[in-house]
Amino acid sequence: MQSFLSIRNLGKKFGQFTALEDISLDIEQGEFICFLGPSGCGKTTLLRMIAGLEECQKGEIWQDGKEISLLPPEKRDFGIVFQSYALFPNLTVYDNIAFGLRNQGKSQSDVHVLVNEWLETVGLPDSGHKYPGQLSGGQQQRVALARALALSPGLLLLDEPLSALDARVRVKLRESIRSLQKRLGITTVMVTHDQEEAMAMADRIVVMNHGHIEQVGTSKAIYQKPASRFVAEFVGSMNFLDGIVDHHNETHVGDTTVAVDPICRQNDRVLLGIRPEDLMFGEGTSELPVTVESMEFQGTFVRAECSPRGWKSRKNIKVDVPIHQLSGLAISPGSPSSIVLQEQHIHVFPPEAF
Ligand SMILES: Nc1ncnc2c1ncn2[C@@H]1O[C@H](COP(=O)(O)OP(=O)(O)OP(=O)(O)O)[C@@H](O)[C@H]1O
Repeated sequence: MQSFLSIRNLGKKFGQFTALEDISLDIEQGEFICFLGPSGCGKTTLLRMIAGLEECQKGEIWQDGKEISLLPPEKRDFGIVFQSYALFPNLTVYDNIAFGLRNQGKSQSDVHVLVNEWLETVGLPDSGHKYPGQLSGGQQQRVALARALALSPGLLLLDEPLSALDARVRVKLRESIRSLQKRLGITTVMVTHDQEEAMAMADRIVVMNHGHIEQVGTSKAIYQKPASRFVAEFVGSMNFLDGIVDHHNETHVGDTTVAVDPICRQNDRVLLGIRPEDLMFGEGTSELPVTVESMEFQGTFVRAECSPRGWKSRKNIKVDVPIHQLSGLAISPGSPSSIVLQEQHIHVFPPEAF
């Protein structure tokens, strides 16, 4: 069966600069998808191409069984919310939401019913008479959302809608958006550079870098099975250690033998990744002697920065210790200890990761 939104071999250049290279992606009806990546990776450009706000130079976009690649924005079926609230400042909240409905030719009474329903839905039932300037940033984004959704689009596009808001409002609004999206079942694509936001909201995350897709997957898959060094570093935190593979196919980190399958070795080298929360202080097989350099309180855990003992070059390894386990461990800055590299937590990266 065909996906609701299908992006096929999309490319985009600005002059000589390639902003998007051969992007292909299928999005199912009702999914919440996040485009996640660092500044300049092309996520906004991709969203704007889906909206028809950027010209499609190469490839195709299909929505609901129709090719839309060359259609102007007004002929496409989407609602959009931008980072800057983009409400009409001289119109009341009521009129902002009513604007598109009136343009659709709806009767005055239908408009009235719909606007009031949407004001209720976004939690602003008594704000219809206010002007955007009289609302907080979070409230203005709720109005922008109501305005976009009131037209019953087939697709909702969100371009960093939460970035301009303070942390508390952001978390609250992301929960409201997600539950509203689920209730309506509307296919949604959101651009964000905030990994926590993407992980909390998305059914699937599309991790982008330099105009291409690095990985597509659920939050869990992206976090637990990062497909590349870039994804591993961009989503969460990851320690990287160089491994040397001997002629028995055994991998060593310094003098420590690590039980991993060096599937993607390059000559005698392999790159190993391990998350700070997957490292433990203690003894066991695959034990690496370290010196604790510093410890930082982070609320639910302490992040210890350690350096391996006896290595020629300096290396910082982060170890996260849950706060309730700390008292049982005799560690403090300057103290010698050891960490255990457990096979099941080690990610082995392909040769191009070097
Ligand atoms: N109209 C344009 N003309 C020239 N270059 C552009 C234009 N629009 C975007 N770019 C370039 O294309 C690249 C991708 O831009 P885009 O806005 O898609 O990135 P982004 O991932 O959304 O980043 P950010 O989070 O900073 O918005 C950037 O290097 C940007 O400078």
